[in-house]
Amino acid sequence: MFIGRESELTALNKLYQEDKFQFVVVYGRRRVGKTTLLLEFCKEKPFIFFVADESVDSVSLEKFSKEVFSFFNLKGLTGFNSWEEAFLFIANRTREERLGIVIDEFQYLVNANRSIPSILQKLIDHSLKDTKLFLIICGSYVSFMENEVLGYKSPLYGRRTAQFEITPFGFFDSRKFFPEYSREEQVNTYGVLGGTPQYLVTFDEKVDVYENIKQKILFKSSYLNEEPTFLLRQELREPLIYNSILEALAEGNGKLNEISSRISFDNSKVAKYLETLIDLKIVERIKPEPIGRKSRGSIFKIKDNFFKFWYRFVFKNKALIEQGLADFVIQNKIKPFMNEYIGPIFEDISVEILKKMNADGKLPFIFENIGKWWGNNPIKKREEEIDIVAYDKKNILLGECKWHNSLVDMSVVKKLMDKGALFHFENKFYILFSKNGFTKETLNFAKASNNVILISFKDFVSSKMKN
Ligand SMILES: Nc1ncnc2c1ncn2[C@@H]1O[C@H](COP(=O)(O)OP(=O)(O)OP(=O)(O)O)[C@@H](O)[C@H]1O
Repeated sequence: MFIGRESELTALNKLYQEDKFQFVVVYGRRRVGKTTLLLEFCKEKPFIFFVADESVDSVSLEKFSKEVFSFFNLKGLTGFNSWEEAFLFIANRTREERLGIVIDEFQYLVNANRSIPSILQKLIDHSLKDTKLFLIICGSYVSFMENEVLGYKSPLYGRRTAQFEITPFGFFDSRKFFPEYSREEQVNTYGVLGGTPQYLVTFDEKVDVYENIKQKILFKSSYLNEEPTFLLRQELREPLIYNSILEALAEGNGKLNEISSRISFDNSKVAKYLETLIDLKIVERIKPEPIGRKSRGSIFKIKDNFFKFWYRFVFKNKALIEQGLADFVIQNKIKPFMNEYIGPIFEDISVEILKKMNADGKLPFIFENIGKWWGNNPIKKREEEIDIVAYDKKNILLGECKWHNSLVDMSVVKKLMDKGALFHFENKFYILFSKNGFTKETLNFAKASNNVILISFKDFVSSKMKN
């Protein structure tokens, strides 16, 4: 079953209907669903789908030739002598007729022949631009695609007519992989696996999340057991230091000096490693929104939930897992910490909900910016943090998210409203997201006020999706 990606498919189809030459670049982390998206898009369209591999250039060209000949039903031909010849042949065939070509895993072609980008550039400028070819190149080494295909130093710079970075699913698409799970199980699963489809398809709804964790992550020969280190080894030369940084981040050390002192490394060195992890889209740097009093520097956070889960619970408990104590790890090292672990993930889900409400015009104003805020509270003389701030020039919405089983009471609302005093906006609104709902007093207070919004996750998101 194909899930989500509606906006990408709509945009691709719109380009396809333009009936002129298009050069589309699709990129994104491994396993994120690029090939599946392109296969869905190409369905029932005339497309040659070529997946490059780590062959030498001449073998790749031979394989490509075979795909082209087979598409045009040409038998007995030996293959093109060069990429130029192959694309000139295609140019001739696409002067009047639409044809799509996908070159998947483009990075392998370039690794084997560094001149491929400039060959393509010349072909686009001299022949392909006047054809009806719909050329898609797709790659999973994000930094390679961003620098050597999209970057201004690349010969292909400026030739593309569209680009799509395919990112992991958010919560609301991820939960569609588990329509039979309860809403809490869907959140837990999203917290464990994140939105990478290849990971999402590994869990089996017939058993609960913890059994899945045991079978699909902790079990030694399972696919996900070593996935993060496997991916790091593919992209980086020194995975050991990266492992330590990611472990420190997973423990909740977000500031540069916290990470450096946790692993006893120089700030400057750690900063460099963090940059690489940011390039790989594994880590993100978050800055407080520039509102209110000047806030302190950035914090770093593991972007991908699976990496977060793995470094927090698997990497840390490796010795126990290797002794065959997976059940012990689940009962004592994972289950009791799950609600606390999901806390920040619930903030991300709440941001998703807010963005949706904003797009649907369901908020008191349409915000232009959204993020987090932390900084000094001069009234209380302490560091203050706000889970979500969403604002435009005149209005601000302050948000607090609570992922625990008890009902959220007035003390939480009051605390959040106190923080409102830190900002100078014409209108201030407050929104609270709660896992299980609110006390009666809080509900009555919100009803009587015109600037407090309450979102009970349990009412906002239906439980079993098939109901
Ligand atoms: N939109 C989707 N709906 C349902 N399942 C999906 C979707 N996208 C991906 N998947 C599942 O995830 C798996 C991995 O996706 P896919 O091979 O498309 O990723 P990729 O980004 O091309 O990976 P790589 O770069 O490693 O080749 C697919 O085999 C499929 O099972």
